[in-house]
Amino acid sequence: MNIDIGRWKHVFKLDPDRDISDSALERVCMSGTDAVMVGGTTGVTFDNTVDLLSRIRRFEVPCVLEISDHDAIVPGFDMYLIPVVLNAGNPDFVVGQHHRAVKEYGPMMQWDQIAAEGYVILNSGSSAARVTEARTELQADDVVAYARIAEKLFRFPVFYVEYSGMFGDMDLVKRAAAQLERTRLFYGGGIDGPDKARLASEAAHTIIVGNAVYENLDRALETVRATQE
Ligand SMILES: CC(C)=CCC/C(C)=C/CC/C(C)=C/CC/C(C)=C/CC/C(C)=C/CC/C(C)=C/CC/C(C)=C/COP(=O)(O)OP(=O)(O)O
Ligand SMILES: O=P(O)(O)OC[C@@H](O)CO
Ligand SMILES: [Mg+2]
Repeated sequence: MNIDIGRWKHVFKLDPDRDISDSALERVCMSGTDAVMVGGTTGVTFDNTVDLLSRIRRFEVPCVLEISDHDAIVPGFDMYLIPVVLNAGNPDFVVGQHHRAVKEYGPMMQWDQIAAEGYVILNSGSSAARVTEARTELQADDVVAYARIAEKLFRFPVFYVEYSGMFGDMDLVKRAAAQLERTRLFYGGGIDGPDKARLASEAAHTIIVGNAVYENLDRALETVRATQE
């Protein structure tokens, strides 16, 4: 399947470590979202990732893996997104884990199916911040500088402003997006219904909805239409 992340406005992120019923999964996959991203910070394994992929494959929606664990790199996704945590305190999450993975998988990697995401993690209470030891005390101009690094220095296709678990500062997101010419700004965190989806869509190129799927599916599904208005 040909994946064009440049056209994505809305993405659902599903966590292999969380339960979702067949009927809920069907509603997510048939919602009109641009893609389903599989990923999570903790408890992601090869087995639970294969299991979720095979269930999503009953539908036509594009399905991409956001790799967060070396042992959970599963073949068969349409594309692979690789987080590079620009504000990680632990350099393992900037390039260390990536080095190990490319050393192992390098000969069989299809690079046109792989895209790097320059991440900035801003919710200090999130698992992602804890695991990566992220430096979350950032001002808007720090994030703007990271956006420039992501696009101009590293030429990453995606700059991901991650507030996982809380709704972030949309002025900061707008300022970061305004720096970008080709790189897409993904925003994720605390989008629990259509109002926040609209606000986030005005600031970011692409919005990611995660926890709401598990907390209030009806409202989560309403975020799809909100981005298309
Ligand atoms: C044969 C075959 C399958 C070939 C494939 C080849 C291929 C694609 C190889 C990959 C090569 C490569 C470079 C891999 C990278 C390896 C790796 C493990 C990198 C580290 C990734 C990383 C920085 C992880 C840190 C955590 C993080 C940023 C995760 C991103 C997702 C995220 C923030 C989810 C939010 O999680 P959630 O659970 O919602 O969090 P909360 O609990 O806080 O809500
Ligand atoms: O779970 P939420 O808070 O919606 O965040 C979405 C996503 O950015 C998590 O990586
Ligand atoms: Mg989550």
